[in-house]
Amino acid sequence: MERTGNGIIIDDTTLRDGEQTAGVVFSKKEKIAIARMLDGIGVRELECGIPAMGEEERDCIRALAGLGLNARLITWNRALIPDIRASIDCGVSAVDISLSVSDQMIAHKIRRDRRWVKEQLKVALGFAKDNGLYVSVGGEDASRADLLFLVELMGIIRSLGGDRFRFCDTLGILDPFTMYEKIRALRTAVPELDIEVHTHNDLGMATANAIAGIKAGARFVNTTVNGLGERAGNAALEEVVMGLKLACGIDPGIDTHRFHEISRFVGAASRRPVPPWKAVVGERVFSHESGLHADGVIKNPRNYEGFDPAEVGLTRHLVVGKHSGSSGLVERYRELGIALSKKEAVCLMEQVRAIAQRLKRPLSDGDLRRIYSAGKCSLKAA
Ligand SMILES: CC(=O)SCCNC(=O)CCNC(=O)[C@H](O)C(C)(C)COP(=O)(O)OP(=O)(O)OC[C@H]1O[C@@H](n2cnc3c(N)ncnc32)[C@H](O)[C@@H]1OP(=O)(O)O
Ligand SMILES: O=C(O)CCC(=O)C(=O)O
Repeated sequence: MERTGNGIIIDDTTLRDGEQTAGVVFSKKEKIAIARMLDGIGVRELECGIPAMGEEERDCIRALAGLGLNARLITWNRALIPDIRASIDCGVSAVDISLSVSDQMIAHKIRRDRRWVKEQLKVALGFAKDNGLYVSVGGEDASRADLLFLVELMGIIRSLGGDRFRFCDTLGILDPFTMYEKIRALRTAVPELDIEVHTHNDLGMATANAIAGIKAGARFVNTTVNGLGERAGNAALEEVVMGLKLACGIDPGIDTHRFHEISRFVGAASRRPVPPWKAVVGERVFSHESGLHADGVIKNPRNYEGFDPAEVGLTRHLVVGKHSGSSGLVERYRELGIALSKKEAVCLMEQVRAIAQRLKRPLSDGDLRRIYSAGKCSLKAA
């Protein structure tokens, strides 16, 4: 697979972990549309489903495989030969083979031991490689696992021709500093094997942890649109991409202009509407009400916007409300075709605040026209 400028590859798992959000179901048509959109903006890999789930899921994955996307499709599998056979039957060329790797899950979830994990890894990975598949080995609960055991597993993966190791912070319990240290240690111990990071948002650190993993040397990173996913979700595609670009100066080669459109589509398809304040794609993250902020943005948007809203398909809104100042008010009236003087604006401010306070909302265009026409401000005619 061709590498982007910085060699970072986004593997988006909206169609797999995203759909695992409790209660979420995508139709086949929606999955196809989401896959096309993600492919269209340059996402290089899509984790697209779980063939072991049954014929309907397989039918959907076959349909995705038939689209001829540029993105590589990868499926999720337990470390079981029938799961991998089901993936082969769907026509994909890449699989994630998952094994629980923490002692907690080995003992209390799959109820085996480390020896079984190593043996099952050899069986499943051997089968997948014999069938010519590209393989990421998913270390479920890797963040709680013994690092030396992970190094041992990575050695086995490498020796059997596995293509990468997925380090999963399955419970979302890491902080970015620990994430960095763990990935760095694994990179140093097994530099020949690529690492993929899969982070959950239980403590609100999924995006930070994904970026920490990349900075520590992971080349693949999992995301989901809007941060959908198990429990509190996964690292959000839009946050990881913009974070990499703006905070780290790493361009993962994604066209961000359709982020808002894709976010809305996935919000509707998942029936999980996006909160207006959602980082990067929320409808209102470029709305300015506070007097000093509005004044700053009017003078130069760079004063209060880290990036141009158009970069993610959004637009800027000036809002007149309880915290407004006169500059914002003058500008809003200008947008309504009314030339308000600074003095008039200062005079109207008391009414603006009173209305916002009473109605617990910003003033609508109608409210603004009404108070202007009412002419209650003695300076209006001045
Ligand atoms: C962290 C993650 O998100 S991993 C992805 C998880 N995704 C999903 O579970 C969604 C789709 N899942 C499914 O449709 C079903 O759970 C299936 C088809 C995978 C399995 O269904 P079932 O056979 O009915 O089993 P069930 O759902 O109860 O799963 C539990 C079994 O899987 C085993 N198992 C769990 N993980 C693994 C693994 N990585 N490798 C091998 N076996 C595993 C458990 O040990 C347990 O087996 P046991 O009954 O012998 O103890
Ligand atoms: O690939 C795996 O092992 C599981 C990935 C996952 O969804 C998780 O650990 O949260």
